[in-house]
Amino acid sequence: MDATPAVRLDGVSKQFADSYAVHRLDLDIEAGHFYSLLGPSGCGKTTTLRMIGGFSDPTEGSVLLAGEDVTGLPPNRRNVNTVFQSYALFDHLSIADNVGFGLKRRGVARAEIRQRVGEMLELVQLAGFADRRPRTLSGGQRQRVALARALVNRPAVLLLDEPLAALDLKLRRQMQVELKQIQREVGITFVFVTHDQDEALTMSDRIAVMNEGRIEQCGTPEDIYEHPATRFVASFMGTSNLMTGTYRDGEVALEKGPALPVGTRSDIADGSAVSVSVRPEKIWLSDFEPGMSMLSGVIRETVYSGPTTTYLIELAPGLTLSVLEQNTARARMEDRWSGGETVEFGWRPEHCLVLA
Ligand SMILES: Nc1ncnc2c1ncn2[C@@H]1O[C@H](COP(=O)(O)OP(=O)(O)OP(=O)(O)O)[C@@H](O)[C@H]1O
Repeated sequence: MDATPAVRLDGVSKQFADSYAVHRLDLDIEAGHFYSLLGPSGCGKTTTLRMIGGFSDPTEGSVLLAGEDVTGLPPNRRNVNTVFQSYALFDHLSIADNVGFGLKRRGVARAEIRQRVGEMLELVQLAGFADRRPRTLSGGQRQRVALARALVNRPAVLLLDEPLAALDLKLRRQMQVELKQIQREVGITFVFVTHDQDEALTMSDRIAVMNEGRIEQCGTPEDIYEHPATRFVASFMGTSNLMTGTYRDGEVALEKGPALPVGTRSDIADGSAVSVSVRPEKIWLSDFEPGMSMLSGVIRETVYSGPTTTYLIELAPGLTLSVLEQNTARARMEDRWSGGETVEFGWRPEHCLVLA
């Protein structure tokens, strides 16, 4: 396999006046990957994408595409295409002409344009829409036209800036799956900007979680979710029951509650202030196993949401944990707690993460 990354950012910064939108970013994106830049509003995702695309120049560092330094080159001299959130289709042109627009401008022969546009419309499942106008299409269909228009140029890298943000939730979920399938089919490297952690987890081969212009953690969706490296990543990726305390001899004495066994950690000095996190779905309410960390608390809230029920359990005054249970056992449905009961719960020690 080709080891040269499709995209490399080498110490890239972008400074506006006296603040950094992006700060000394080092990043390698492997060819053929679906790579997501994930983070809250203002963390520098779009700025990073714009620097890869050539719409903005870094104030420091370099951008490499397939090993070639392209820092300072304009967008049209880079083998990348961008799909923006606003699809920016031409309403006076047919769908086929919208998709073929770039090829026509580059002087590609008519027969070839027709063939490549046809293939692309097939790929995005819009084969019957070639002669329609953009305004007669739904949001999801227009999104696919924008995708076809970008892919028809066969870029090495496709940049996507929150392309699904304008769609309603159901269509968005459907397009997430479709977009991932299309990416696999064409094998082009996708760099995808989103602030939606579920979206990033669902679609990506790799995720970079950004915060205040820096990367907090890069990894597979599973790495990021199961082994968050920082408190920020743990709290940004779903519900994480963050607690704070002091580490000593394989235990964390919680500020507001009991001591939790976390295993001996050679990398953390005794007496260090740490955060611990246990995901809601990793907490058991029945069928306990030997070796589990067992605690008890009071049910304060029961939230039924179809397939699952979330219990808010008060472990100590001011310390409430969220516990997610599948609604499988009929017995449990019948005697689901309603509030006020004292219950036992537990987790496997390895699911209690310590974040220094
Ligand atoms: N042209 C500009 N001039 C000054 N500051 C800017 C400019 N563009 C972006 N910024 C600032 O840089 C920071 C990062 O912006 P960026 O658009 O990259 O964030 P983002 O993560 O994409 O956010 P969002 O999800 O809201 O689009 C923000 O604080 C923003 O205000």
